[in-house]
Amino acid sequence: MAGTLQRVLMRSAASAMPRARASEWHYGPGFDPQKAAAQYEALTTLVLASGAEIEWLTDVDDGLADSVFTHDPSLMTDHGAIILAMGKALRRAEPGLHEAAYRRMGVPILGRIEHPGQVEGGDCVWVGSRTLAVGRGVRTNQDGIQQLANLLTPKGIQVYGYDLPLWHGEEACLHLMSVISPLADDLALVYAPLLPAAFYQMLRARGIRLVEGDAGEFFASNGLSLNVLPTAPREVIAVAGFPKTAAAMATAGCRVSTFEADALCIACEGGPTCLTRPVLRQ
Ligand SMILES: NC(=O)NCCC[C@H](N)C(=O)O
Repeated sequence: MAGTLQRVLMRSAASAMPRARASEWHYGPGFDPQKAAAQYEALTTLVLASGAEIEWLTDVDDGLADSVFTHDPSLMTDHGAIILAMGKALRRAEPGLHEAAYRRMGVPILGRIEHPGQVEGGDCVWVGSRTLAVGRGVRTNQDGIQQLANLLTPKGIQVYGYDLPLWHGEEACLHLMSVISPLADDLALVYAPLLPAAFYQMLRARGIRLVEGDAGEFFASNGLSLNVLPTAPREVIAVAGFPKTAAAMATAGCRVSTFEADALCIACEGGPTCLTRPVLRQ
């Protein structure tokens, strides 16, 4: 999840968010569609500067504000894409947008998660190429995890489910990726107190070094201080304003680029990882 980013699926905030009402989408008072669109442009500039090629989801005015968070409606594997099924009702149309994009791009579809299964991409963390850790919480259920296992076990991939806490409740967004961001094959940024204990132990047993995100910044940012996108091993994009977390990553050898994202990320519960669906990494 931290190899050099080559191709990534994104959806512009300017097309997805202009009519969104914060109360409907569970966005905070800091949400401002114009400001979010400008902040999204800054993220786009950083992604392009990394050398990655952006594939854009459709730009029609469909009112699907959360579709900017392209990490969640599909999962990429070495065997093709898996079209997921959203736990948040307002997001149920999004996997169809991803499937259409993959067909256009010529990316094979390995399978689909079907009702009553639910899986969101933010709950899926690859630990090496043969292990997928999946958070079981308000967005991803056991039926969905079983369907993922049915698709991936025949490919020699083990799927492990881990319970997540309820934390801020059923309406809020807490994914497994809310408490871990891979920074390199052997390095990850974590907020350990909210990591499932067995997952923490698996990471340690596999020799993955854990950088602790600052607790005060984690709470002040609604968890977004920890949501960091690697564009290559130890090259990361993070939300601006969290110097202790950035310093901890720098001490671990990371080069950190930041962009202002109060209206786009902190208000809308999704950071640079959530705003990108990597299609190809090397
Ligand atoms: N992977 C992620 O953590 N995605 C964040 C999604 C935020 C969006 N507002 C949601 O509630 O689904």
